[in-house]
Amino acid sequence: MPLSTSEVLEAISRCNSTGGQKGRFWVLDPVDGTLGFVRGDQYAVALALIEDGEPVLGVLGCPNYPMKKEWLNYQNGYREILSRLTSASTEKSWDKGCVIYAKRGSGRAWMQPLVHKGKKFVWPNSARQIKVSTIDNPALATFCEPVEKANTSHSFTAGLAHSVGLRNQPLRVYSMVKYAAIARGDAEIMMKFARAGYKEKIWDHAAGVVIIQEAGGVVTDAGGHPLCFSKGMYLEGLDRGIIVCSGAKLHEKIIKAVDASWNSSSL
Ligand SMILES: Nc1ncnc2c1ncn2[C@@H]1O[C@H](COP(=O)(O)OS(=O)(=O)O)[C@@H](OP(=O)(O)O)[C@H]1O
Ligand SMILES: [Mg+2]
Repeated sequence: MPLSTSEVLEAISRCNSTGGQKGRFWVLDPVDGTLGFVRGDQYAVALALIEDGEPVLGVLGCPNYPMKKEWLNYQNGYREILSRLTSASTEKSWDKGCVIYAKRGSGRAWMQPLVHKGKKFVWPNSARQIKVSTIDNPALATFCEPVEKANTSHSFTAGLAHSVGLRNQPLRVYSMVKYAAIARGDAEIMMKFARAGYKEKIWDHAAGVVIIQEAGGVVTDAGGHPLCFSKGMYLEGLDRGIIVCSGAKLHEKIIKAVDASWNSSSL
């Protein structure tokens, strides 16, 4: 029997799972990328099911994901772009928003647009399968990273990008929309190197990890190890940072570059 709205809210508020290596629990980030949300920019609603310490289902709602990937770049100016576009034509021509989801082991990830040609889609389903990009040449790849300097080191990732031959400007996008962009093939790499003392939370990554893997990509820490979702609310034991790539070749290059430049960094 479906739960009522108040029962759903009560279940969310209970938040009484301590995680662990056995059993199942849901992980929800109701608004991931809080700054993006308040600025009218990118944000995500992220839900994952963890089973025996592994994310087995991931759903990412990205209400502001633009129809054209180039518009992802307009962080902070997003609201202005949106209002210019909508005043220049009709509101209906601004198609944005999608829900992306994947089940572990299925080898498939899906993208359901929220609006198409002015019509709101009824769930389910006009979903189409998505796959990571086939670009494996760093010179052609685009990397994503957090917008906020406090959440990663832009100078470290700039050095890394240069050392592997990445020529494109970084795509700075709030929230797990970065995972969505890679799963959709709109970018190839994501790097996040939180400053010392910050511990990554499982709800900021669980849904993204299963979606990327099923779309054909790779997610590890900077040591090349899988992220660990079995130790409670934090990604315990994380080696330096998080690396997401559309393929193994790019991944290997980034991991090597991190090793080469880590000791000389101030992180
Ligand atoms: N200091 C610091 N370092 C690293 N990470 C931090 C830090 N502070 C917060 N957070 C968490 O990161 C989430 C936002 O990360 P993003 O990659 O989306 O960063 S950014 O908003 O694009 O700058 C953000 O998620 P939300 O709180 O859901 O927005 C936080 O969980
Ligand atoms: Mg979050």
